[in-house]
Formats: sequence, C-alpha cells, structure tokens
Amino acid sequence: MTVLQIDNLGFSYGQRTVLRLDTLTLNEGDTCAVIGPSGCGKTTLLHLIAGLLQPAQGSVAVCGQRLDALDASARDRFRGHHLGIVFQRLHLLPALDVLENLLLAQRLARVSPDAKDARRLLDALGVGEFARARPAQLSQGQAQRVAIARALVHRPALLLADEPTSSLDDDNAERAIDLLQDQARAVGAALLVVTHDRRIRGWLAREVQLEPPA
Ligand SMILES: Nc1ncnc2c1ncn2[C@@H]1O[C@H](COP(=O)(O)OP(=O)(O)OP(=O)(O)O)[C@@H](O)[C@H]1O
Repeated sequence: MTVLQIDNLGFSYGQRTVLRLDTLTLNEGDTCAVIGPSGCGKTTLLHLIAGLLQPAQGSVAVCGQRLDALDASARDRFRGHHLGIVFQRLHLLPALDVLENLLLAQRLARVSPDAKDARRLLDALGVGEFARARPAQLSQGQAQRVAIARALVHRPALLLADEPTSSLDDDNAERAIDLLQDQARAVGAALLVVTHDRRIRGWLAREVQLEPPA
C-alpha cells in the first residue's frame, strides 16, 4: 500500500517560495530520511504532510487521501488516526504521567484505550518502569523514548520524526534511529525522518536531499 504520495509540491510564504519537492513515494514499511540544511523547508514539509499547512502547488496524499480535500475537523481526525509524530520538542503533557500520555494519544486517535498495549510498547522501548512517572522526572533520552511510544501507540500508517538526533551524541543518535526503525516496523508503519543531521546518512534505507528553492 502507498502510505505517502507527494507530487510537484510547492509552498510559499507570500511571494517567497520556501519548499519544492518534485516527488516522494513511501510504501508500507519504507524508511526514508529527508536531509537538508537549515531553512530548506523541512519543518514546512512535515507540516504539509500532517495537513497543518496546505500546499500552494501540487499535492500530498496519505494512504490515498489528499489532506487538502478534507475540512479542518476531518483533517484533524485523519491526522490523529493515520499519523504518528515525534516532535523535536517532545510535547509530552506534563500534568499526565507517561501511561496517561499514551492513553490520551489512543483516545485522540479514536482507538479504544488499551493500557496493556501501551505498557507493552513502553517495555519494548525500555521505559516500562516509568509508566507512572511524570515527564519532568525523565531524562531527555527516556522522554524521547516515551515520545516515540506515544507516536506509535495507535498504530499509525506513517511515523514522522522531526530532528530526532539533533541533541544526541553519535552512539545515542544511531540508537534513536534504530529504535524508530524497529518500532515503526513492529507496528507496520512507514517512517520519515526529517533532519539537517548528516550523520544519519546511510542509516535509513532511503534518502532524499532537500535543497532550498532557488
Ligand atoms: N511563518 C513564516 N512566515 C514566513 N516565513 C517563514 C515562516 N516559517 C518559516 N518561514 C521560512 O521558510 C523557510 C523554511 O522554513 P522551515 O522551518 O521549513 O526550514 P527548516 O529546513 O525546517 O529549518 P531548520 O532546520 O532551521 O529548522 C525559512 O527560510 C523560513 O525563514
């Protein structure tokens, strides 16, 4: 199944074109890094794929559905169901414990909350013992694992990760990418990592170089 199809994509702020991407297709199980320098439009691309921005030109389809063809609330539901996103700032809810963060993600995706499944995922990511901890009690690496678990707990078709290695040393950067790949594979999701981190080269099956538009 084609999970992500991008064609002739362009986005502008006013007169200024900030993103151009001719084509990108991800099928079930594919892993891909989009690599480019600061300002080349990586975050803009993630926002377009997530339906948080609308293309000025061309199209983005997730699981065959063009996001710009949906109204705002249908788009929110679609995003919650089909996408998992690991943000650069992890955005774990500080008032909830780790397990509650995962159960909320299931609820928002309209999947029945399943604490057993959530705990299984936390265990697989090596943070099962923190299920009842608050995000503030976790190290950065532990919080990142929880954020990966939260992005996958509703079994999305596509996992998006924004700069997942930028604050990590070489060993932990490679470990984080392995973890994303392994866990995406375990739930059958395609994985797209967006980064300026050139260390990532060769770590994922595919790479796309994003250049700032002329
Ligand atoms: N709200 C906005 N209004 C105008 N220009 C913007 C806005 N947001 C981003 N831009 C511009 O769009 C371009 C692409 O920004 P984007 O954040 O997508 O780049 P990026 O590749 O993610 O950068 P970085 O690696 O530094 O996070 C940049 O030149 C930026 O200045």
